[in-house]
Amino acid sequence: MSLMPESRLPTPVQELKVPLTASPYSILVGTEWWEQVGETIHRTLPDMSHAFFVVDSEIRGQWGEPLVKQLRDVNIRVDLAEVPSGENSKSPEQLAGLWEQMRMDRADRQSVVIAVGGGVVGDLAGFAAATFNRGLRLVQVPTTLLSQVDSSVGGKTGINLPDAKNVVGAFWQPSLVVIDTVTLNTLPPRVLHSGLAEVAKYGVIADADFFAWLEKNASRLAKADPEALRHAIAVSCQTKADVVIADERETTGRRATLNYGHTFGHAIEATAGYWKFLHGEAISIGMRMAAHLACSRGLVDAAFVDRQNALLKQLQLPLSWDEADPQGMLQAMQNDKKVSHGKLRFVLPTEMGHVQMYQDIPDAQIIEAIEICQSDPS
Ligand SMILES: NC(=O)c1ccc[n+]([C@@H]2O[C@H](COP(=O)([O-])OP(=O)(O)OC[C@H]3O[C@@H](n4cnc5c(N)ncnc54)[C@H](O)[C@@H]3O)[C@@H](O)[C@H]2O)c1
Ligand SMILES: O=C(O)C(=O)C[C@@H](O)[C@H](O)[C@H](O)COP(=O)(O)O
Ligand SMILES: [Zn+2]
Repeated sequence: MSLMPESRLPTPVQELKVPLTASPYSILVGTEWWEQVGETIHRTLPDMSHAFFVVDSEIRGQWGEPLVKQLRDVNIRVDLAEVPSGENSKSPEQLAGLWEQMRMDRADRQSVVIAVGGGVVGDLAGFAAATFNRGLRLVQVPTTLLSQVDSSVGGKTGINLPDAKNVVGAFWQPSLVVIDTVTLNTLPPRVLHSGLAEVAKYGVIADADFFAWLEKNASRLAKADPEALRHAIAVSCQTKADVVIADERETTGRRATLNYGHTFGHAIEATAGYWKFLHGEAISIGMRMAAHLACSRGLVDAAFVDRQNALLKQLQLPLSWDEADPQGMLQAMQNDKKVSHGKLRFVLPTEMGHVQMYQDIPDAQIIEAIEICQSDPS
């Protein structure tokens, strides 16, 4: 598949390429180009016979319907499935509902699934696309910061089971990712801040200079400054793409670096019941737990922990959960996909911009890291 010819892109739109051998695709990042998004999708996938939109219920009117109209205007057959907003929609029931609707709407191998929403819709619709008719093409149109910097790129799709996050899913790369930062204008501040946790993660795992840039620009980012956000999105997507190109299916350990803070974070989400914390909020607390664990093992010093805490705080993210249940979390961690031969493995920092995988960590140290994060840093 050829990538997008640059000359055909609306002018201020930046193209980042994800040159995976079997399925190369582009990430298009622009601002205020929503009215051209439908045409761009059509041009990129000219043999699309049918667009099956999967849209978050909160944004159907504002962001979903205009795209539907754009594709109908170029004579594409369009159907739309609305998914209730919230993490609980990443469920077997919602997935089965999408399969059934795709069947009734006669989706076939020339259909394209277009996910419009945050990471919940992207992961759910992506898994439906991966599985219906053994695989339909997928376009990700992420509308939250978190989905623009992370979930729309890299092909992880899936759903949750009641006590286990993302445990059923597939690697299924999109054919195109379309980002318009204009959608961030309608985002509640809490949801914006949640996305900033994954942005901070890229600094810690891969790019000390980017971490320093985030420290300088934290208040602009937290206040949704468009220029700062656009830079953060472009750097984040490029960092994630580089990791995914190196280790698409998380086999060498490189991709697992993107899981920094997630062994703790997913256990927080599962034990809290998927409604208390947004994903990025749980990851923020999870990153603090991971930094404490690294510190207690002598991998980083207390100054590292303080520095990471300070950034997360400036980004308006939570750093503690007073009800964190160490035993419950330890149990939930057994569902982590990094578990190998029954042993937990943690991604831990060794210096700013660098992380490594560690195992054989005593439960007592894990519990201590959780207990420290039952209260805010002093
Ligand atoms: N596949 C991956 O690689 C990957 C990476 C990171 C996170 N995730 C997953 O992504 C999910 C979190 O994604 P999220 O943070 O986008 O959450 P989300 O999809 O639940 O969206 C958050 C909230 O924002 C609302 N919303 C979406 N777009 C909006 C807009 N433009 N304006 C106003 N409101 C809007 C939604 O209705 C929802 O209430 C989690 O399930 C997480 O596990 C997946
Ligand atoms: O893309 C990846 O790889 C990631 O780990 C990105 C994470 O931010 C994301 O939350 C992912 O869904 C977690 O993956 P999982 O394999 O631990 O479910
Ligand atoms: Zn994540």
